[in-house]
Amino acid sequence: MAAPLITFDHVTFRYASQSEPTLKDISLTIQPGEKILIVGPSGSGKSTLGSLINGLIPHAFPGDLQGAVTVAGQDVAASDLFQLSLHVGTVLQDPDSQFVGLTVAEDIAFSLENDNTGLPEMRRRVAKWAAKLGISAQLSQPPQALSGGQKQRDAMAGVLIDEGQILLFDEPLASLDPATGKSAMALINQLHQELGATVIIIEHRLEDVLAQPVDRVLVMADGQIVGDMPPADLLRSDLLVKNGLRPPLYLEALRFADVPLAETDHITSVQQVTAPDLGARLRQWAAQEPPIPALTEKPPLLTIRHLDFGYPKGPALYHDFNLTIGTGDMIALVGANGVGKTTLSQLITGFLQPTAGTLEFQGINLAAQSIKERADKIGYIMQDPNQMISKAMIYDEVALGLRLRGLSEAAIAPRVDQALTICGLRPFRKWPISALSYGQKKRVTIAAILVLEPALLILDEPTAGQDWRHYTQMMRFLAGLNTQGITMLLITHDMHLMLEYAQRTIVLGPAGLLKDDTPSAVLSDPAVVAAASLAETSLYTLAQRFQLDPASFTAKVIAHERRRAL
Ligand SMILES: Nc1ncnc2c1ncn2[C@@H]1O[C@H](COP(=O)(O)OP(=O)(O)OP(=O)(O)O)[C@@H](O)[C@H]1O
Ligand SMILES: Nc1ncnc2c1ncn2[C@@H]1O[C@H](COP(=O)(O)OP(=O)(O)OP(=O)(O)O)[C@@H](O)[C@H]1O
Repeated sequence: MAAPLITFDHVTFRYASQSEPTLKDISLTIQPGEKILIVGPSGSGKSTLGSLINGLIPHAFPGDLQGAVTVAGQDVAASDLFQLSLHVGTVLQDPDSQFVGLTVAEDIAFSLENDNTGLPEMRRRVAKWAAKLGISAQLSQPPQALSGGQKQRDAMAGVLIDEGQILLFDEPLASLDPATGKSAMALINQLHQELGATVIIIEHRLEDVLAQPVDRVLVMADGQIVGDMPPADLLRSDLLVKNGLRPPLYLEALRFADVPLAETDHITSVQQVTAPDLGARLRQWAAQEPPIPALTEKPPLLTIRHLDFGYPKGPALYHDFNLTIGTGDMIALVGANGVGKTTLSQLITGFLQPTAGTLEFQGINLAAQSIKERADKIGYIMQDPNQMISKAMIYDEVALGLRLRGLSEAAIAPRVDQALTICGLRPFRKWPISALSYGQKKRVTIAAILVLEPALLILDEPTAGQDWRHYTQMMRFLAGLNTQGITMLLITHDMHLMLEYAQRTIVLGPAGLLKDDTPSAVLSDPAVVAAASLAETSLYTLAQRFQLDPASFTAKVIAHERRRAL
């Protein structure tokens, strides 16, 4: 056997600012050319493990490191970051922290400049990787003017251009639209095969990663590796559920239909999975499930009429756009990266002004209202938590809005406490925000808006980067607020979230509204799925394989899952 490429020998690591170690006695060997997926609940130490491979620990994040980590035969603690970066290319989950160039092209080329690559070669490679990632049109823009998904693609191109030996991806899918997420996974797989690169992917969206072959999955919990096995073994085990991780949806459907997973073959692939009488058992199950109620129209809360908007130097994003959001709606707003979802929410909150058209909220024309007046009724939670946080301590961040509104500390305390509890942050209430994981920070920003009790909540990717347990807690909480009358507009790339929690889906396309219907109807319309860069779910694929109606089968599985979870 070849010499291992990465080794962890009884590694324990404690961040300097923490009293307890984040990683505990990790021993691990990764061979050259392996493709590994790391899953685990939020805060279990996945990114910390990644930081030990690319040398950010101990070089950028100091702490107490015991045991030894080696990469390509070098001791990580004794090497410098530059040396390590030649071996390990890293795409972080927070692309904003990775931008160095003034334009997207410079940004992608950055590592080549360090290597003294000639200009024509540099241009050729930048063009190649920008095209592969679908950001050729953005090459001369500043990275800050990109949409969330475009930023992620920029960061990915900047790392892939090196064609390095080890590629480490920390939640690469978090802000990519479903179709791009699929092609990014296919691209990573291609790199793995063509370059013989060793690939390590940290990702909550297990099902999306497993759509391509993976050699091993590491399951982390509480700073330890609690599972290390091929994907098929993991899917047959109870390790996922035991650690609060979501099994693939098609396997949930099999479970509901009483198909024992031990009897399946090809369990990792929805296209190939088989079991005795699989089709008959699925059809029988679907037949006895209650039918799905149709969409009901609600009295208008927000009416958008004849909206026009485009950024100063860019093309028109909205032209004669019309939309009504009903009181009590729970809407998923979906569409390709860069189509204008975030822009629409900024037009609603008043951060941007339309060039023409009107927005009417509860019968009042919003044009006359300041951002602050709008903020009392319309809460907006951004995609990137780091852009929203302004305080050092969690409690202060969540209390901020109430303090600005002049409430007494005595009135503030119980409301902050409740918001923190709901968001699963109560144990951390005395912590500095800097010591939280990305997923935990995201929850802080949600808590900070929830304390204000708005009538309309716009959430840009509310669950990105969160594990299933926190995702479920958050979404149930949001669904609970919705049943109490708060209207929700969820901007999302997560087809499962949309199916499970939205009653209505608004699909944006380059020419405006593409479709406005129930989530399962949207996902059963192949033309819309293709035009909006959405993706079929595995339930759709399973239904088609066994001649079941995809829309109703999907809706039934999701409804069943929700009933079971309550
Ligand atoms: N820079 C840091 N300084 C201090 N503590 C940190 C730092 N980064 C992470 N931690 C601590 O380590 C724990 C694990 O964080 P890590 O980012 O490794 O988790 P994760 O499994 O990647 O989580 P997520 O899925 O939410 O991104 C966090 O709960 C936090 O307490
Ligand atoms: N400040 C800006 N200046 C110029 N162009 C911008 C600016 N902000 C966004 N854009 C462009 O407007 C388009 C729409 O961006 P927006 O962020 O609304 O897309 P999105 O649908 O939310 O995308 P994603 O799913 O990737 O988050 C993109 O092409 C983006 O590059």
